[in-house]
Amino acid sequence: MKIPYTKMHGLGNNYIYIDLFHFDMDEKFFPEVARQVSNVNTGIGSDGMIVIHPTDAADVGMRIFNKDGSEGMNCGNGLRCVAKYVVEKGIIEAEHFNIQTRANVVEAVVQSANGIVEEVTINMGAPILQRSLIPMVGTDVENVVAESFAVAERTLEVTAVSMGNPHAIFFVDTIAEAPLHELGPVITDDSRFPDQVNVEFVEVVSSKELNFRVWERGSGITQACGTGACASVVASVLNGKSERGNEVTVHLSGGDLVINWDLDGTVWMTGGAEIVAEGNYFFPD
Ligand SMILES: N[C@H](CCC[C@H](N)C(=O)O)C(=O)O
Repeated sequence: MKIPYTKMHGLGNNYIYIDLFHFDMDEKFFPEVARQVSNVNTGIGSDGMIVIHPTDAADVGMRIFNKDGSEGMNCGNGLRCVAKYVVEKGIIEAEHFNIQTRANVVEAVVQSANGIVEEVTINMGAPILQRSLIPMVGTDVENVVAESFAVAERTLEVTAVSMGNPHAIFFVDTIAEAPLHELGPVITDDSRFPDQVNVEFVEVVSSKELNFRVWERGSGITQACGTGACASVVASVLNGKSERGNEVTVHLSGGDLVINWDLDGTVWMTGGAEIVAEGNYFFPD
């Protein structure tokens, strides 16, 4: 099967995008195609695959598959790339529209110049803080804020936030010393997270500036994680390190995102999105 694709990235978090407005593919192939195209040696090379599709629930729909073929619920960097793609390809002829993910329907606003989308703002909706909805097992305390978390002979403090997908955030003094390689793969599969978890280490530079590294569920270390950046700002507010209603700049490996958990409860994310390449993937039938 010859599959037309577009490779795009948001701050280096790159996916292979399949446009079902212009191509038909049975969804039963999605996990295996995601695994194959993500492979840098035998495929194209990416953090996973994102399917852009028509939907009655919104102006456009998006499904995200991680490198291992697992399907995610949401993807912040993917949402910005989808917004750029549908505007530049003329699928959407507006600068303000909505996108359906498995988690929710979000609003997208694009900033364009000469027909090129240069920046995208997404209203990611409200964070989910209830332990049972993260989901995370543990005490009967409803929210998980600075909770003692024993792992690999260490005792850390975890704050758990869902942006439709689960995030475990650990604050560190210096991001360069974050035990990402050692603890990322351990915590992501920890049994206290029944659906696994995205793992973020965050250094608070100031109340309006965070340094951030991530081990993503299903993909490992990536250059950026949009939902993770949103979850980290929420965690920073919950821990009294940032303030609701203020824009917080999150420095990820691949660049910066501006996040605001505003006073009406929703989380806004603003950042870039880039188209890298277009081509055809030859999926062995
Ligand atoms: N690995 C994530 C999905 C991708 C999220 C990330 N790339 C983003 O930009 O939000 C999960 O399984 O929940």
